[in-house]
Amino acid sequence: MRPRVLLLAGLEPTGRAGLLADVAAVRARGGDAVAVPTAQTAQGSHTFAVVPASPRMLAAQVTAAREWGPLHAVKWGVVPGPSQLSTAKAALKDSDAWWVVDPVVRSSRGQVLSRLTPRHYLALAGPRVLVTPNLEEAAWLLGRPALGTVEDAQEAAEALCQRGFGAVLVKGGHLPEGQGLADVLAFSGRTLVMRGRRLKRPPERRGTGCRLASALAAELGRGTGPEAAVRAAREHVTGYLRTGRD
Ligand SMILES: Cc1ncc(COP(=O)(O)O)c(N)n1
Repeated sequence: MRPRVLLLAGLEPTGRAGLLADVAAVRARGGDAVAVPTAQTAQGSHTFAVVPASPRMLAAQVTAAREWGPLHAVKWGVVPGPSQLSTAKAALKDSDAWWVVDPVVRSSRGQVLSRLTPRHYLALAGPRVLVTPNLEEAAWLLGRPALGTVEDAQEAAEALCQRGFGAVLVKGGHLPEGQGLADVLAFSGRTLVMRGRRLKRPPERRGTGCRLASALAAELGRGTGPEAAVRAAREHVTGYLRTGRD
Protein backbone atom coordinates (compact mmCIF):
# COMPACT_ATOMS: atom_id res chain seq x y z
CA MET A 1 0.00 0.00 0.00
CA ARG A 2 1.30 3.47 -0.91
CA PRO A 3 0.56 5.81 1.98
CA ARG A 4 -0.55 9.32 1.08
CA VAL A 5 1.07 11.71 3.53
CA LEU A 6 0.17 15.35 4.10
CA LEU A 7 3.20 17.44 4.98
CA LEU A 8 2.43 20.69 6.79
CA ALA A 9 5.79 22.40 7.08
CA GLY A 10 7.84 25.49 6.38
CA LEU A 11 9.36 25.80 2.92
CA GLU A 12 13.15 26.13 3.06
CA PRO A 13 14.05 26.42 -0.62
CA THR A 14 17.38 24.54 -0.48
CA GLY A 15 15.69 21.44 0.98
CA ARG A 16 18.19 21.00 3.79
CA ALA A 17 15.27 21.09 6.24
CA GLY A 18 11.54 21.68 6.16
CA LEU A 19 9.02 20.82 3.48
CA LEU A 20 11.37 19.70 0.68
CA ALA A 21 13.28 17.45 3.08
CA ASP A 22 9.93 16.01 4.18
CA VAL A 23 8.88 15.28 0.59
CA ALA A 24 12.21 13.54 -0.07
CA ALA A 25 11.83 11.34 3.01
CA VAL A 26 8.22 10.35 2.26
CA ARG A 27 9.05 9.46 -1.34
CA ALA A 28 12.10 7.49 -0.26
CA ARG A 29 9.83 5.48 2.07
CA GLY A 30 7.50 4.67 -0.84
CA GLY A 31 4.78 7.17 -0.02
CA ASP A 32 3.00 9.90 -1.96
CA ALA A 33 3.63 13.37 -0.56
CA VAL A 34 1.10 16.20 -0.44
CA ALA A 35 3.18 19.27 0.37
CA VAL A 36 1.41 22.26 1.93
CA PRO A 37 3.65 25.15 3.02
CA THR A 38 2.73 26.67 6.40
CA ALA A 39 5.37 29.38 5.92
CA GLN A 40 8.02 30.57 3.53
CA THR A 41 11.47 30.76 5.05
CA ALA A 42 14.92 31.92 3.95
CA GLN A 43 17.79 30.37 5.94
CA GLY A 44 21.23 31.18 4.64
CA SER A 45 24.57 31.68 6.31
CA HIS A 46 23.74 35.36 6.95
CA THR A 47 20.13 35.70 5.86
CA PHE A 48 17.04 34.67 7.81
CA ALA A 49 13.35 35.41 7.20
CA VAL A 50 9.98 33.75 7.89
CA VAL A 51 6.63 34.72 6.36
CA PRO A 52 3.58 32.74 7.56
CA ALA A 53 1.25 31.26 4.95
CA SER A 54 -2.17 32.79 4.46
CA PRO A 55 -4.65 30.74 6.53
CA ARG A 56 -7.16 30.89 3.65
CA MET A 57 -4.71 29.35 1.20
CA LEU A 58 -3.65 26.75 3.76
CA ALA A 59 -7.27 25.68 4.26
CA ALA A 60 -7.89 25.58 0.51
CA GLN A 61 -4.80 23.46 -0.16
CA VAL A 62 -5.65 20.90 2.54
CA THR A 63 -9.29 20.78 1.47
CA ALA A 64 -8.37 20.40 -2.21
CA ALA A 65 -5.96 17.56 -1.39
CA ARG A 66 -8.69 15.73 0.53
CA GLU A 67 -11.06 16.05 -2.42
CA TRP A 68 -8.73 13.74 -4.38
CA GLY A 69 -8.63 10.99 -1.79
CA PRO A 70 -7.90 10.09 1.81
CA LEU A 71 -4.78 11.12 3.69
CA HIS A 72 -3.21 8.23 5.60
CA ALA A 73 -0.95 10.36 7.76
CA VAL A 74 -0.20 13.99 8.49
CA LYS A 75 3.19 15.33 9.48
CA TRP A 76 3.17 18.66 11.33
CA GLY A 77 6.46 20.51 11.06
CA VAL A 78 6.87 24.25 11.60
CA VAL A 79 3.53 25.95 12.20
CA PRO A 80 4.33 29.66 12.44
CA GLY A 81 1.38 30.79 14.56
CA PRO A 82 -2.00 29.97 16.09
CA SER A 83 -4.01 30.97 13.01
CA GLN A 84 -2.18 28.47 10.73
CA LEU A 85 -2.61 25.83 13.45
CA SER A 86 -6.35 26.29 13.94
CA THR A 87 -6.98 26.54 10.19
CA ALA A 88 -5.12 23.31 9.42
CA LYS A 89 -6.84 21.53 12.31
CA ALA A 90 -10.25 22.62 11.05
CA ALA A 91 -9.45 21.53 7.47
CA LEU A 92 -8.50 18.07 8.81
CA LYS A 93 -11.73 17.59 10.76
CA ASP A 94 -13.10 14.02 10.50
CA SER A 95 -9.83 12.60 9.14
CA ASP A 96 -8.70 9.46 10.97
CA ALA A 97 -5.11 9.76 9.73
CA TRP A 98 -2.19 9.30 12.10
CA TRP A 99 -0.58 12.62 13.00
CA VAL A 100 3.13 12.98 13.62
CA VAL A 101 3.83 16.25 15.40
CA ASP A 102 7.38 17.64 15.40
CA PRO A 103 7.20 20.54 17.86
CA VAL A 104 9.91 22.59 16.15
CA VAL A 105 9.86 26.27 17.07
CA ARG A 106 13.53 27.10 16.41
CA SER A 107 16.05 26.05 13.80
CA SER A 108 19.11 24.15 14.98
CA ARG A 109 20.91 27.51 14.76
CA GLY A 110 18.45 29.02 17.23
CA GLN A 111 16.36 31.14 14.88
CA VAL A 112 12.68 31.48 15.79
CA LEU A 113 10.39 29.74 13.29
CA SER A 114 7.12 29.65 15.24
CA ARG A 115 5.17 31.55 17.89
CA LEU A 116 3.35 28.46 19.17
CA THR A 117 3.46 27.70 22.89
CA PRO A 118 3.39 24.36 24.76
CA ARG A 119 -0.35 24.87 25.28
CA HIS A 120 -0.92 24.82 21.49
CA TYR A 121 1.00 21.56 21.10
CA LEU A 122 -0.68 19.89 24.08
CA ALA A 123 -4.03 20.72 22.46
CA LEU A 124 -3.03 18.55 19.46
CA ALA A 125 -2.84 15.42 21.65
CA GLY A 126 -4.99 12.42 20.76
CA PRO A 127 -4.79 8.63 20.58
CA ARG A 128 -3.52 8.63 16.99
CA VAL A 129 -0.99 11.41 17.51
CA LEU A 130 2.74 10.69 17.87
CA VAL A 131 4.81 13.65 19.08
CA THR A 132 8.57 13.75 18.44
CA PRO A 133 10.27 16.30 20.74
CA ASN A 134 14.01 16.40 21.28
CA LEU A 135 15.15 16.71 24.91
CA GLU A 136 14.91 20.48 24.94
CA GLU A 137 11.46 20.50 23.33
CA ALA A 138 10.20 17.81 25.73
CA ALA A 139 11.28 19.93 28.72
CA TRP A 140 9.65 22.99 27.13
CA LEU A 141 6.36 21.14 26.47
CA LEU A 142 6.22 19.96 30.09
CA GLY A 143 7.46 23.21 31.66
CA ARG A 144 10.38 21.37 33.25
CA PRO A 145 14.08 22.17 33.68
CA ALA A 146 16.54 20.73 31.13
CA LEU A 147 16.57 16.93 30.70
CA GLY A 148 20.06 15.46 30.88
CA THR A 149 19.74 11.69 31.29
CA VAL A 150 18.04 8.74 29.62
CA GLU A 151 15.91 8.39 32.78
CA ASP A 152 14.77 12.03 32.39
CA ALA A 153 13.82 11.27 28.78
CA GLN A 154 11.85 8.18 29.84
CA GLU A 155 9.99 10.13 32.47
CA ALA A 156 9.22 12.95 30.04
CA ALA A 157 7.94 10.51 27.39
CA GLU A 158 5.61 8.92 29.94
CA ALA A 159 4.43 12.31 31.19
CA LEU A 160 3.55 13.36 27.62
CA CYS A 161 1.59 10.11 27.13
CA GLN A 162 -0.33 11.06 30.28
CA ARG A 163 -1.24 14.33 28.54
CA GLY A 164 -3.10 12.32 25.90
CA PHE A 165 -0.61 11.60 23.11
CA GLY A 166 -0.99 8.09 21.69
CA ALA A 167 2.78 7.78 21.34
CA VAL A 168 5.78 9.90 22.29
CA LEU A 169 9.30 9.70 20.88
CA VAL A 170 11.81 11.73 22.87
CA LYS A 171 14.90 12.10 20.69
CA GLY A 172 18.11 11.81 22.67
CA GLY A 173 20.54 13.07 20.04
CA HIS A 174 21.64 15.85 22.39
CA LEU A 175 22.25 13.73 25.50
CA PRO A 176 25.58 14.56 27.19
CA GLU A 177 28.56 12.61 25.77
CA GLY A 178 28.79 10.09 28.64
CA GLN A 179 25.13 9.07 28.21
CA GLY A 180 25.56 7.47 24.78
CA LEU A 181 22.71 8.03 22.37
CA ALA A 182 19.21 6.82 23.07
CA ASP A 183 15.75 7.68 21.82
CA VAL A 184 12.82 6.83 24.08
CA LEU A 185 9.48 5.66 22.72
CA ALA A 186 6.45 5.49 25.01
CA PHE A 187 3.08 4.15 23.83
CA SER A 188 0.30 1.88 25.07
CA GLY A 189 1.75 1.75 28.58
CA ARG A 190 5.21 0.64 27.39
CA THR A 191 8.46 2.59 27.36
CA LEU A 192 11.29 1.45 25.08
CA VAL A 193 14.83 2.79 25.15
CA MET A 194 16.31 2.56 21.66
CA ARG A 195 20.05 2.91 21.80
CA GLY A 196 22.20 3.94 18.88
CA ARG A 197 25.65 5.07 17.87
CA ARG A 198 26.41 8.75 17.61
CA LEU A 199 27.22 9.63 14.01
CA LYS A 200 29.23 12.66 12.95
CA ARG A 201 26.89 15.11 11.31
CA PRO A 202 28.40 17.15 8.49
CA PRO A 203 27.04 20.70 8.98
CA GLU A 204 25.12 20.71 5.68
CA ARG A 205 23.16 17.58 6.66
CA ARG A 206 20.38 19.33 8.53
CA GLY A 207 16.72 18.48 8.82
CA THR A 208 17.20 15.15 10.60
CA GLY A 209 14.16 15.83 12.81
CA CYS A 210 12.10 16.71 9.71
CA ARG A 211 13.16 13.51 7.94
CA LEU A 212 12.57 11.33 10.99
CA ALA A 213 9.02 12.64 11.48
CA SER A 214 8.19 12.36 7.76
CA ALA A 215 9.53 8.82 7.44
CA LEU A 216 7.52 7.95 10.57
CA ALA A 217 4.37 9.42 9.05
CA ALA A 218 4.87 7.35 5.88
CA GLU A 219 5.25 4.17 7.96
CA LEU A 220 2.31 4.84 10.26
CA GLY A 221 0.23 5.77 7.21
CA ARG A 222 1.01 2.40 5.68
CA GLY A 223 -0.31 0.70 8.83
CA THR A 224 3.01 -0.11 10.52
CA GLY A 225 2.77 -0.03 14.34
CA PRO A 226 4.61 2.69 16.31
CA GLU A 227 7.60 0.56 17.34
CA ALA A 228 8.42 -0.78 13.86
CA ALA A 229 7.67 2.64 12.35
CA VAL A 230 10.19 4.29 14.69
CA ARG A 231 12.84 1.66 13.87
CA ALA A 232 12.35 2.20 10.13
CA ALA A 233 12.44 5.99 10.49
CA ARG A 234 15.64 5.85 12.57
CA GLU A 235 17.25 3.72 9.86
CA HIS A 236 16.18 6.28 7.30
CA VAL A 237 17.88 9.09 9.21
CA THR A 238 21.03 6.99 9.78
CA GLY A 239 21.24 6.43 6.03
CA TYR A 240 20.77 10.14 5.38
CA LEU A 241 23.50 11.09 7.87
CA ARG A 242 25.89 8.57 6.28
CA THR A 243 25.22 9.42 2.64
CA GLY A 244 23.50 12.82 2.48
CA ARG A 245 20.68 11.22 0.49
CA ASP A 246 17.19 10.08 1.39
C1 LIG B 1 11.32 25.23 7.65
C2 LIG B 1 12.14 24.54 8.66
N1 LIG B 1 11.66 23.45 9.28
C3 LIG B 1 12.39 22.82 10.21
C4 LIG B 1 13.65 23.26 10.54
C5 LIG B 1 14.46 22.55 11.59
O1 LIG B 1 15.56 21.91 11.02
P1 LIG B 1 17.00 22.08 11.66
O2 LIG B 1 16.89 21.55 13.07
O3 LIG B 1 17.91 21.26 10.82
O4 LIG B 1 17.34 23.55 11.65
C6 LIG B 1 14.14 24.39 9.87
N2 LIG B 1 15.36 24.89 10.14
N3 LIG B 1 13.37 25.02 8.94
